[in-house]
Amino acid sequence: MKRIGFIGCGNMAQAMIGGIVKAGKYPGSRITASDLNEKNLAAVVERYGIEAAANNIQCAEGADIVILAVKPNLYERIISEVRDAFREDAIVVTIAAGRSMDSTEGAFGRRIKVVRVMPNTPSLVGEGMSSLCNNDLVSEGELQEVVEIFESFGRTEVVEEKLMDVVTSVSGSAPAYIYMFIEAMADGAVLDGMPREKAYKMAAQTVLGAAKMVVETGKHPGQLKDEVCSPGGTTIEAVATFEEKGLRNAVITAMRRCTEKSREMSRG
Ligand SMILES: NC(=O)C1=CN([C@@H]2O[C@H](COP(=O)(O)OP(=O)(O)OC[C@H]3O[C@@H](n4cnc5c(N)ncnc54)[C@H](OP(=O)(O)O)[C@@H]3O)[C@@H](O)[C@H]2O)C=CC1
Ligand SMILES: O=C(O)[C@@H]1CCC=N1
Repeated sequence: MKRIGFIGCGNMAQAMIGGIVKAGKYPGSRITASDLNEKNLAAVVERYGIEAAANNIQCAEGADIVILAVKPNLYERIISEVRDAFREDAIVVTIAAGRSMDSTEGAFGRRIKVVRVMPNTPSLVGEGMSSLCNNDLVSEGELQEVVEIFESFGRTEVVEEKLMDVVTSVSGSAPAYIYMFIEAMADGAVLDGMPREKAYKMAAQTVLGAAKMVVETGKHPGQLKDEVCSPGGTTIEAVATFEEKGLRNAVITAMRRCTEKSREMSRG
């Protein structure tokens, strides 16, 4: 069984480690992580039974698949620190927004197997959405191995690299928009007298159920919406108000900004 190394053990790495271990795909003993924040790392080791590396170099040396889970602006520094520790046939997996595979190879200063992935934090509860692309050194079998890691805690898509900026907008960053929507729904319910905890539960379960309807029935979201809107009823009042307030336009405009930001980050 391969060893997976995480360099950086913050929000996204913890969501992935939690997802992998809970799925039973890899035991904690096959996962190593390094992080500057020792307290943080010790808590993850304690929670998931993974191994702590003394530093980033040790983490890279022992791993077959090394996931770089630090902020994009640290990539150059971390890669120059660990590049000589990488095993010849190791695969580097990048999850940073706006970080092209070419720029990763450039930082290594040599050809290296790269898989670029954009995951999201619902990985922690087994409902992640991760999109992947790979460079020409990665074989079909190696890509499949990486896909299987990400599939153990959610759904995956293999996409062309040029789609990675919009992937960031539609799934990487998107949980934040949904949390805002849930929070806003709960605020609306609290305004009309609902206790807040109940409001969060009702709003979140409704988002979960509606998403499951789209995924499992295969029906168009517009049709599912129509099935809720009784003629002259309550729902169409809310739908008409959302249109009046420009919900659809706000979502599209915000997502274009997000995609553009990812493109800007790619340009450096
Ligand atoms: N959060 C998300 O929803 C998603 C994030 N991503 C990508 O994941 C990457 C990580 O993001 P995220 O998890 O949110 O960030 P975090 O800041 O939560 O995690 C990064 C971790 O790396 C640590 N770190 C900083 N410097 C070093 C170093 N020199 N060596 C080792 N560890 C170090 C940080 O410690 P300290 O806190 O002490 O600085 C922190 O624990 C980013 O590239 C981001 O684009 C991708 C998809 C979704
Ligand atoms: O906000 C960010 O830049 C990262 C990338 C996708 C989600 N979080």
